[in-house]
Amino acid sequence: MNPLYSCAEIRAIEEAAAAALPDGVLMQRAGQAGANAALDLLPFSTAKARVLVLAGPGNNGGDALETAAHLAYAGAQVSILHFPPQSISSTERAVALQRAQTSDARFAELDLAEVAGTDWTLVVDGLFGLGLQRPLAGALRELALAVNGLTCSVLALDLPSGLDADTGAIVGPDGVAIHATHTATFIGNKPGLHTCDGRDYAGLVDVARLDIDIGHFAPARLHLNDVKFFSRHLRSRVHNSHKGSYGNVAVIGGARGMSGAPLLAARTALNSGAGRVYALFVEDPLPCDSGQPELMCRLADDFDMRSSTLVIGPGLGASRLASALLARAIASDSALLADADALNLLAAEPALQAALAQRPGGCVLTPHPLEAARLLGATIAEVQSDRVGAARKLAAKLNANVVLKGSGTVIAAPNGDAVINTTGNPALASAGTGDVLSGLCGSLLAQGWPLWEAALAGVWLHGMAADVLVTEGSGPIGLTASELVPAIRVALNRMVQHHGR
Ligand SMILES: NC(=O)C1=CN([C@@H]2O[C@H](COP(=O)(O)OP(=O)(O)OC[C@H]3O[C@@H](n4cnc5c(N)ncnc54)[C@H](O)[C@@H]3O)[C@@H](O)[C@H]2O)[C@@H](O)CC1
Ligand SMILES: Nc1ncnc2c1ncn2[C@@H]1O[C@H](COP(=O)(O)OP(=O)(O)O)[C@@H](O)[C@H]1O
Ligand SMILES: [K+]
Repeated sequence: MNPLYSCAEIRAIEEAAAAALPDGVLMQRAGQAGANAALDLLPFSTAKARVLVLAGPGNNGGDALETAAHLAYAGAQVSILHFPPQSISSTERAVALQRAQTSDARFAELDLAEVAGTDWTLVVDGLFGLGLQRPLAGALRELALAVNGLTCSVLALDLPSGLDADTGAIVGPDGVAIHATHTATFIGNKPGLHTCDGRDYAGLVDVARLDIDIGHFAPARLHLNDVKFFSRHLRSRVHNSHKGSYGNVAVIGGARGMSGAPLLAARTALNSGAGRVYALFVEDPLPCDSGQPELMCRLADDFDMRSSTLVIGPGLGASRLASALLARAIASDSALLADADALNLLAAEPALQAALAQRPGGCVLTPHPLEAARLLGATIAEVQSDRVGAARKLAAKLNANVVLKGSGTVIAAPNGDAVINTTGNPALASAGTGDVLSGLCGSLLAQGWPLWEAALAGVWLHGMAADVLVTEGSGPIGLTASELVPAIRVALNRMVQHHGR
């Protein structure tokens, strides 16, 4: 189910597969797959298409030369910008070069004004794939910037040149990458296409397995999120049920001046199916939430934490009282999700971290990159330069199911399993959407979902709600966290209708 492979894993699969095949077959298959993907992007009258193919010095360039030859034979007007290898290249790359040279494709000189000034139908990026070792510099950097200024489709072969296939970060310092609209990736899907800068730079990703025998693929520890991972917990409601059947959620937060955050989380918990929801305040509880009077607003200190699933952190603040509440929540047997200020308190108090790590039932943590960085004693840049690695590290350190938020949210379990989410969009980049996510995950926990599946489903539904709202025109600009709440309710009910038992 949507496995993702590291560079090292892809190289091992490729090596094993190549050993069982005649020389050059994999590059030929990659070139054919690239050409098929390109043809899908060209008009029916291929002869009118002007295609610029960038062929780098390694095997990614070999794939591009094969692709160029196929497109020329299909009748397209193909121009190749060829960057020959500095030393002897692979035999298959030399064969690919010959094939391109004997086709009608034109080998052009690098002329940035021509790149920028031609009305290309498509650019095929075969500069670099898995072998990128340093940032694009000099003429290659200028070429990438010129391509990024074009308005036509850009098809990346294997991955957009300049991007790190494992992490989705642009290889730097001060790096650039080709901004593709489509990526035909070879052998297996790669995490870097789906998180950090990957979602922006890879565009639509299609995997060409190159007919490699399935036996060469070891089981993956990293996947793209999929409804199949959690659908067995989607339950239709039985008639003979009542509010006690669907669990209690207590959202603990709301220090002075920050009452909105727990209300957003609590409203989401209620609207995504929890039977009873409490909004608990560190101090000065609101008498009620007039926008959602079903919520029970209380002082946190008086609350019996054993009775509910606990969502602690939204607007919690950093007071001694807040810290004491977090310690009580950690010590309780209740299902626990810690977010926002609870994560900052944890980062500042190693004793709380130790207590959390020893919780028999585990927990869910939902840090954004800054909160994750504080918990790891790292910088945001370090977290973002390897989001999957950072989420796994935190999950192992705190025995937690970690949701590292952001574009391509990473969910990691203490055992090292990890998933990258595919729903969601920049409409979510506004205050309060994280509170909505914590309330949603808490609600699923209260309804009996296990921690891992609640995190996967919560992140999926949260992103799906934002995707639907954007399709309807309510975003990405100006979408508010409150608007997600009814959209999540619809998404969850639809999902239960389709997949529920
Ligand atoms: N060998 C094969 O049969 C197959 C190869 N494949 C392709 O091969 C690619 C990997 O090939 P390679 O290992 O040759 O790697 P690349 O083609 O990605 O690049 C490696 C070359 O680029 C140079 N280089 C790296 N970074 C540079 C930079 N910033 N500036 C200038 N030069 C730089 C290296 O010195 C080396 O010559 C995959 O991504 C994939 O596209 C796959 O299609 C599967 C089949
Ligand atoms: N550009 C983006 N693309 C996809 N999801 C995003 C983007 N920006 C933010 N999000 C999501 O929005 C939520 C923001 O959470 P957070 O940063 O905690 O906000 P807040 O603390 O204001 O509630 C997370 O679920 C995050 O993954
Ligand atoms: K490429």
